[in-house]
Amino acid sequence: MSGNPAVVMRLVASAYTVAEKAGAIVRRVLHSGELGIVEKTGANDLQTLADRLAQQSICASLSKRFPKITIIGEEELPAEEVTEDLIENGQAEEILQKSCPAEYSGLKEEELVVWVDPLDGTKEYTEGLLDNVTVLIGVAYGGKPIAGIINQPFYNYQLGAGASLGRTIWGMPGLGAFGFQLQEVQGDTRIVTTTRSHSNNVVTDCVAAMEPHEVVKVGGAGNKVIQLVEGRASAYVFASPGCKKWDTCAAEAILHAVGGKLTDMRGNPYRYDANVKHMNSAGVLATLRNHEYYVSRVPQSVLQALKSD
Ligand SMILES: Nc1ncnc2c1ncn2[C@@H]1O[C@H](COP(=O)(O)O)[C@@H](O)[C@H]1OP(=O)(O)O
Ligand SMILES: [Mg+2]
Ligand SMILES: [Mg+2]
Ligand SMILES: [Mg+2]
Repeated sequence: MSGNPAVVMRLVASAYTVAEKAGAIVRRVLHSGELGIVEKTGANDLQTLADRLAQQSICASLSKRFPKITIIGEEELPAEEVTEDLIENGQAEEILQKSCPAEYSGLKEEELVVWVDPLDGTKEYTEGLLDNVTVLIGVAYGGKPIAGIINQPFYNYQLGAGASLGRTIWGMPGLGAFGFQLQEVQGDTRIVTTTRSHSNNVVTDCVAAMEPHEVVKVGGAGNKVIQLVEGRASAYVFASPGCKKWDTCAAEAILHAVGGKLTDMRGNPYRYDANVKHMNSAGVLATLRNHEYYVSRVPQSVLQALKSD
């Protein structure tokens, strides 16, 4: 390692510990029993105390250390002083030890955009489907995702009391992906993962058009991308608006790091510049392999129902 790590490596090393802290907050709020649920646009668009505190913790911790970075979080929160106990100052040593891919080594703070989903899978969190929940921190440069950190606060929760809960996955295209064992669905089996709480006829028509051997309905965008990289699904298909840039940035970076793709339903990439529209209006299609097959199966009627981004 050089004596002075690149800005982006310092950011990822901080984001790793910040995501772990956010994961601990998400667990603590659940165990307190007081979720503080607020409906945003409706019953399937919720915010809890955990979403609020985790976002405050992530944004305040990162902007304290990297004041010139643009940070965009999902939740609209009143600007107020964040209490000291929410600030995380740590950095993951093992990330600082890695050498930065040459193309990112000269990037400056002010060129980076961080997309924060403090709690992805809020609906499932309120229903006790705890392994669907993730904390997502994505880093973009020049409109492209260049690093992603995913904390899964309740990983291992089915093992019962005494199990050590939670894990953090991270990756950078050109460097690799860490914190999990990359696996693929065996053979030509098509296992499609899709929404369980934001479905409609267009969504289900599109899944059927993929001619899946199996459909896995689980919550969360981060969780569905974990299904792809751990060999439990071959494609994530969501032919609907609803996912936003903070849902996909971190996951897309990790997918790219292992040769996968995340696009809209036409196969076009999304951009993650600071000024882009937040909604992924033309849907989400993500795969580890054979992306073109899934793009080619999307019916015209589905494309007509979705606006271009
Ligand atoms: N219609 C919607 N309204 C609000 N959030 C949505 C909608 N559709 C998708 N999302 C966001 O994308 C994630 C993945 O969607 P799904 O689980 O339906 O596949 C959801 O957990 C939610 O993120 P969040 O929980 O962070 O609000
Ligand atoms: Mg939400
Ligand atoms: Mg989300
Ligand atoms: Mg969220």
